[in-house]
Amino acid sequence: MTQPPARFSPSPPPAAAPDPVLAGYRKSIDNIDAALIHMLAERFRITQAVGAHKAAHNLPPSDPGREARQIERLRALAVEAELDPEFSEKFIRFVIDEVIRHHQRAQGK
Ligand SMILES: C=C(O[C@@H]1C=C(C(=O)O)C=C[C@H]1O)C(=O)O
Repeated sequence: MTQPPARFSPSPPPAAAPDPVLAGYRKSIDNIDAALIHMLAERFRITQAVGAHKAAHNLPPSDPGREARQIERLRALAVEAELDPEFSEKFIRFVIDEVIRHHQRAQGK
């Protein structure tokens, strides 16, 4: 027999019992995430100035040599810090690619 369509969404799962250890970890994660956002905002603020400078002086939006040196440096730092260097490369590549898009846009490309 087919069921009639449900009229109400299923009730949410019951609230978990308070876990102060997990809450403490999450407080720290929230602080770190906030710091990451602030650091990224500062990075994009300065790369925006770089983009304006490049546009004003007709410089290319990307600099593959500089990128390769940054990636190598950050991979080495990641190993030292016990962070996966592949992850560190993917992360900085993602950020740099976004910056390059901004620089291209600043030059109407
Ligand atoms: C910021 C620059 O422009 C681009 C973006 C980079 C970055 O986000 O680190 C690095 C090199 C360039 O491809 C730059 O040339 O320094």
